[in-house]
Amino acid sequence: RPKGLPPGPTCYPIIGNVGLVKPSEAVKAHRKLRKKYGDIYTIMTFHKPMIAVHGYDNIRELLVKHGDIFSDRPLTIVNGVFNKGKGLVWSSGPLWKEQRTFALTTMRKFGFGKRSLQGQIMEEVDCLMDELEKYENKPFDIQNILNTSVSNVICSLLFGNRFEYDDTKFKRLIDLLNKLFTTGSGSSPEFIFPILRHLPMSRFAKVQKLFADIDGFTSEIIEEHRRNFNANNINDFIDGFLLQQNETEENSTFTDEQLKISVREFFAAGTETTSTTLRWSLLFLIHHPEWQQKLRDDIDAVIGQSQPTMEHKEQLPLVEAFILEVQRHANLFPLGLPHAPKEDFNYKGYHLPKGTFMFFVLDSVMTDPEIFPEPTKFKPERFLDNGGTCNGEQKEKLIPFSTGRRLCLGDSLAKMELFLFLTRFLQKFKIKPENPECMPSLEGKMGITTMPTSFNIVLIKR
Ligand code: HEM
Repeated sequence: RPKGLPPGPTCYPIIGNVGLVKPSEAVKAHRKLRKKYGDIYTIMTFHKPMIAVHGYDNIRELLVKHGDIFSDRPLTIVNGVFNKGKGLVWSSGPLWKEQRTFALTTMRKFGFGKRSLQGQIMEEVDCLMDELEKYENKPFDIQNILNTSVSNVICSLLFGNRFEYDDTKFKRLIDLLNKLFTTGSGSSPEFIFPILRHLPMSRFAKVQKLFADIDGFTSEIIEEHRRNFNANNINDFIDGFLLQQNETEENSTFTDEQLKISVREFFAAGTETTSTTLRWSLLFLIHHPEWQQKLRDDIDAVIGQSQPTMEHKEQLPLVEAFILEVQRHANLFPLGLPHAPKEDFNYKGYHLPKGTFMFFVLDSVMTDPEIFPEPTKFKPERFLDNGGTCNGEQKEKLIPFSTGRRLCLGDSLAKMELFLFLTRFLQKFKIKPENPECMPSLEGKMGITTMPTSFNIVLIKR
């Protein structure tokens, strides 16, 4: 291990610590490593150091206070080989800055972060409720239906239209996204050593194929937008990008490749994440019928059967507390997405070299007993103060969307979706397990995100 780096386990010759952290058990492994080496340690993947940072204060200090240094991504197979430095989620430097600002401004024009988006979301939520009525009183797995519904919200913003639940092409796309999230992993060696993707057991050759298939679908839509482009009628993200492309010089960052990758990334980032959090919500509702009843009573008293809006969120602190606790438990991105310092940096006596692969371990915050006493227990009430409102330190320190300059770009959309979907769902249905004697597991499976194991539910219309 090069001198000056944070401590870490003894390295084997050549391979370093490869094999020490199994991707499927990365969270447990990092908890163990923290116990032994402290909040900041190094593990070596061959000759490359990977530095893990635990704890709310360290994460805030580096990602927020020194956000100008820690907002790049390290070199991985995704940005180095597949995206060639373009896109939004995996890009760095001036390209990332320009594209993030553009994406935020453009998405805001179409309602992102504004109350006006809720009408669009509610339309989708009501389509979902109609669809769910078909499954009343019989056990079924809601995963694909939820994915389709959540994905339709992002489709409206990106493409200006939604898809029917039985649209065969769209169903295949949703399936591809699902495969992407279960196949990919941010902590496997081939992720940072692209050459390893040629090994027979590498999953990243599969990921490359999945990217190509998703791009095949979105390219058709982009081409259609190009054919019908009208600068006076800008309806969605793709139109906005094409307009910008027409108005900027040829060698700008607004290239065809950039558009294709950004659309794919938005689409992937905006679908599985929210949909998986909703599935976790349903799982906790069947595990905690007492909370199901409390939430429903609250919703009945405050809005009855009228349409939920974001204005109701403050009046429904139990719903908000429930969602926050679900997000804490779901621990969707336990290791966050990797960052890299854009220049050498010294922190707490350690040398953090430019470009190093760094994990900011969000799991260490979600499960911190100092912030969330009895962290393994499901206790939405921890987010409520004595007056029954949902504010306070716990809410502020819950960072499922990360923090700093690379804070999730879709956090406001996701929060809106979670509140509106869940509130409407509780107004319309009671939810039960398929078999109360054999409850589905609350143990998550690690892919790109932490997903619940497949489970069936039974819905009873109210
Ligand atoms: C519950 C739902 C969601 C969770 C928990 C979540 C979480 C995250 C996290 C942890 C990151 C990494 C931040 C970092 O690098 O430090 C991220 C990035 C990102 N998310 Fe989300 N996300 C969610 C929903 C969404 C939605 C709905 C969208 C789309 C509209 C979205 C778009 C993005 C994008 C574009 C980035 C990359 C930002 C950048 O690198 O500058 N996310 N998200």
